[in-house]
Amino acid sequence: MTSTLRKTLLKARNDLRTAAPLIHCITNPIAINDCANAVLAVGAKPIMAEHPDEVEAITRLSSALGVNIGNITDARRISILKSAATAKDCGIPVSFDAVGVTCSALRRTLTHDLLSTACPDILKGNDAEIRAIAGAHFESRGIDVLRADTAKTAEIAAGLARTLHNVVLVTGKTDIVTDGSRTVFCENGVPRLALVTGTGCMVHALSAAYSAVCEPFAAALLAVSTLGICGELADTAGLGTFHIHLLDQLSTLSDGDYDRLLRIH
Ligand SMILES: Nc1ncnc2c1ncn2[C@@H]1O[C@H](COP(=O)(O)OP(=O)(O)OP(=O)(O)O)[C@@H](O)[C@H]1O
Ligand SMILES: Cc1ncsc1CCO
Repeated sequence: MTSTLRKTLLKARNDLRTAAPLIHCITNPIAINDCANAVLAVGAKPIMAEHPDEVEAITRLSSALGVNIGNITDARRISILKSAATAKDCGIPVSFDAVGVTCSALRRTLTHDLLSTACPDILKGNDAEIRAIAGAHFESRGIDVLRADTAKTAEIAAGLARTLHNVVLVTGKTDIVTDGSRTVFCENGVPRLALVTGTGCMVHALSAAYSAVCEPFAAALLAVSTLGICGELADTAGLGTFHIHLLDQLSTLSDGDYDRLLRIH
């Protein structure tokens, strides 16, 4: 399976650079600049728009939509639902990052409304966020995971993907991508990726970008493996330079290095 998958991933990397599709992102202000730069670095064109009066028009112009609930405002809550509904109507792929869904009723309600009215093609979260959405036991502190159990979470994520008929992406030390019948684990990444805020949001923005040129399963896997590999290559002492090097690596990663460093099973 993995050799066919590798070819699909390499083709999608090239297709994104060739097509340079417009990607509409509604995300949080903590990560918005990093998400836009990550999308640009891999060859797509980001548009970060969140006013409720314009988001439907922006989504219609775009080839994919990414929505993130990391920092909800009244405007963003309305816009996320409006844009996702528009994207579904127009056949535009939707990715959703359930940041902090463990933390409040507001986030749970928005997630529930989104999943029931305009279910995303890719649902992304960390171990605790995906467990919370599935109604399973989780251990978290704020937006962070306290304890992850990859094998058990993979089963929970696969069940969720079957229920939602979509792809579920779980980030962490070992990342999980599942559509309910296929589950792939990605071992790329370094622990310090969790020490720079917004790296999960960047993975999500990349999954939205790649979903413009390939199936959601490949898009999610490509996104998370790319950021993980770039984290491995961004070999610096401090977190500030690591952050900058991460973007450097995203913009310079070759197909050869991607293929050589990809660790999936
Ligand atoms: N311990 C680890 N070892 C290797 N890679 C890791 C580790 N923790 C996180 N990563 C990688 O860091 C990236 C972000 O994943 P993480 O689970 O931290 O996202 P997140 O919790 O949504 O982050 P944020 O909320 O800051 O955006 C992924 O590419 C993941 O593979
Ligand atoms: C720190 C933080 N708080 C809400 S969203 C966010 C960015 C990482 O998700």
